Amino acid sequence: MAADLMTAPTVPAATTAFIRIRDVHKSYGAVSVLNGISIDVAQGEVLVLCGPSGCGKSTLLRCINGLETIQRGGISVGGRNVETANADTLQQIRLSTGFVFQNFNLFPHMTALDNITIAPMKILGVSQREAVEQGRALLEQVGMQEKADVYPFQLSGGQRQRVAIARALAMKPSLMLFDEPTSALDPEMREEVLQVIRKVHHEHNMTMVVVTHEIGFAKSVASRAMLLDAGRIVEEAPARRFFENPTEERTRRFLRAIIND
Ligand SMILES: Nc1ncnc2c1ncn2[C@@H]1O[C@H](COP(=O)(O)OP(=O)(O)OP(=O)(O)O)[C@@H](O)[C@H]1O
Repeated sequence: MAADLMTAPTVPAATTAFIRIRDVHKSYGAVSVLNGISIDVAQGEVLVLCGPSGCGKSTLLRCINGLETIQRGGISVGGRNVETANADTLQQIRLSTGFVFQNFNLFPHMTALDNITIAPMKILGVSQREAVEQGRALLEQVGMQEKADVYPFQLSGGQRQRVAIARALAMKPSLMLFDEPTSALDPEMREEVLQVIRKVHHEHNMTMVVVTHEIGFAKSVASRAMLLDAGRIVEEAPARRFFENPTEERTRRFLRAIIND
C-alpha cells in the first residue's frame, strides 16, 4: 500500500491537455500565417488569444477544429489527432466543438428556436419534442426565453449572439471556440454577451479558446492569455499577470494600444 502511494503519479489531472498544439505551421500559398505555435489547454481552461489584425488568431481557431489543414506540426483535441483524422473523426471533432463567430451566422429565415433545434434534429437525430424542450431551456440559459419565435432580423446584435451561443450549446460541445464574439456589438450589448459566456463556463466548466480584446472579461474568466504576432507566440501567461504585468515590451505596447482604442 505504502509502496503504491509512493509510486502513484504526482501529476494532477487538471494538467492533462485537452487541446495539444505542437509546432504548428500554416501557410496560404507563399504566405506563412502560423510559424511554430505550441501550446496546451487543459480541460476546463479558458485561453484568451489576442494580437494585432492579421496575426493568425482566426486561422489558429480554424486549425483547432480541422477547418484548415496545417503544413507541419500536430494538433489534438480530446485525445484525437486533428491533422491525421479520417473524415469520421474530423466530423466528430467538429460536432463536439462549438464555434461562435463575430457575425453570428444565424439562419435568417428561421426563428431563434428553430436556429437552435435544427442541428440536433438533423445531425444528432434528436426528436423534435426533445430538441424543442432542450432549445427552450437553452434560450432560458442565455436570457432569451421570450424570443423563441422571433426571427434574427428582429433581434439586437447582442441578442443574436446569445442565440448563436445557445445554438452552439445545443450540440453539447466539449469545447467552445469564440472568434471575437463581441467586436460587432456596442458596449452595452458586449457586456450581456460576455455575461453569458462567463455563465456558460461557470455552469459547464467548458474548455474555451476565446479571441477577444475585452480585458475585463479576460481577467475575470480566462485562466491564461496569449499574444500572437506574425504567427508567433510573443507571450503566454496566467491571465491576470498577462494583462497586469506582462513580461514582453511587445505585449505592453499591444495592451496600451487596445486600452486607448
Ligand atoms: N483563406 C485564406 N486564404 C489566403 N490567406 C488567408 C486566408 N485566411 C486568412 N488569410 C491570411 O492569413 C493571415 C491571418 O489571418 P487571420 O484571419 O487568421 O488573422 P486574425 O489575427 O484573425 O485577424 P483579424 O483580427 O483581422 O480577424 C492574414 O494575412 C490573412 O489575409
